[in-house]
Amino acid sequence: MITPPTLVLDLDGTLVDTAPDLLATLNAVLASERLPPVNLDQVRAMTGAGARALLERGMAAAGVAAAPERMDALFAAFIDHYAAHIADHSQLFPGALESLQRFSDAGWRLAVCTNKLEGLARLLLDTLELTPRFDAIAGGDTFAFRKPHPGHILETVRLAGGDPALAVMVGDSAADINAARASGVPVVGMTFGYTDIPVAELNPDVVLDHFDDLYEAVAGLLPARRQAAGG
Ligand SMILES: O=C(O)COP(=O)(O)O
Ligand SMILES: [Mg+2]
Repeated sequence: MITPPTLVLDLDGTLVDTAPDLLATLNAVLASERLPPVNLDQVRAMTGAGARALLERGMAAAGVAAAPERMDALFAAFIDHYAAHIADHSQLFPGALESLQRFSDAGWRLAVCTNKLEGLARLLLDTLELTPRFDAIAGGDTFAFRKPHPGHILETVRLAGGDPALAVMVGDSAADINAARASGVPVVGMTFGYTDIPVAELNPDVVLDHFDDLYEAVAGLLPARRQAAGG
């Protein structure tokens, strides 16, 4: 039996527009420290390296670097608040659901590779009723390494029962593009996501503005292999 191809998707800023809920949580924690709020654009530029990095960046924006013990307590408060508001406003980006269905119908395996904690990623995908669509969901704490480490993508593909030689990554930020490059997996950069550097400047194989164009773009990235896989 021939291994089917695997589509690996980043979560925050690629599959789901989570910035509004991340913003509300970050501002709640900042307010508890009597620190000024940040705005949505700032959160969009600060997201991609995990919740702890987001919290540190939010505090740095207010000119504060908390002691490690204090950070542990604030991080715990962040996680509690965020888990309680995981999908108050978060929703799939336009066309994402139809695109996932198209890949599934064509026999692709689907996987999520996110720097979000796996528990939060699962809670979000469960709440949006998306979990059954994925063969694997790997978070920033699932393995001993995470994006931009190439192993995060490679092990996610294996967890999904796929073959890294027959995989394509879809992401929005430097961690995604760099992890894909280092793993030898072709990568699509989505322009609507969260990054402080425009995704086109990170040189993904393809840059897309919309999920509607993803299937054709990805098919073009695996021509010879796709035939070998029977797709
Ligand atoms: O939560 C984050 O900062 C990162 O999440 P992502 O890897 O899904 O973009
Ligand atoms: Mg992202």
